[in-house]
Amino acid sequence: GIRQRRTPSKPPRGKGSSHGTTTSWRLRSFQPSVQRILTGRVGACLVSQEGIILGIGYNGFPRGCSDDKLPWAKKSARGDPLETKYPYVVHAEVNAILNTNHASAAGQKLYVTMFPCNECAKIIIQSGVSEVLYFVEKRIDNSDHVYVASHNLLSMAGVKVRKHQPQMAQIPINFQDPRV
Ligand SMILES: Nc1ccn([C@H]2C[C@H](O)[C@@H](COP(=O)(O)O)O2)c(=O)n1
Repeated sequence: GIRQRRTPSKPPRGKGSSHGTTTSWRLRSFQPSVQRILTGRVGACLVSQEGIILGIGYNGFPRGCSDDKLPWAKKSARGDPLETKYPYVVHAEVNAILNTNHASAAGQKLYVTMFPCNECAKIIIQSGVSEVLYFVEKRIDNSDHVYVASHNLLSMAGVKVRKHQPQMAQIPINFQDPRV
């Protein structure tokens, strides 16, 4: 299965003390697939208790809102939040729930590559999802109120939360013609 290297609590000597440098060092200590998730690519899949896929989603701008017109930046040089992606992006979990081909998400399981934020937790709860299985938790310590609130809400609402341990390190896709 996929083994996630534990992030040591301190960077090695000489790796910089600024927040940014420490954060990049922390990122580099994860394996590449985990680094990609931590740098903004998130996917979610709503699955029935029997394991049937009911809906999938990834983080992106709402329908009709063009990638060419909206920013995909994490930071704005001018400090303007409207020049970043954050106020515009629909999170992967919300897209998976809204994209479901089933009458309701109630009682279903939601797999997500990154632990849900508090806003997604509210939607997960209100839609009746009964279990969240996440791959990576971005929260590095307890100081990020968004993820602490999310944990609190999901726990209060009785939504089961579990870290997913994939049984395979990768799923190769073969585009060769099977008849060849
Ligand atoms: N559970 C989550 C967490 C985050 N997202 C989205 C929101 C952003 O588009 C991106 C994370 O960006 P970063 O904080 O790395 O700059 O992922 C999500 O869809 N679901």
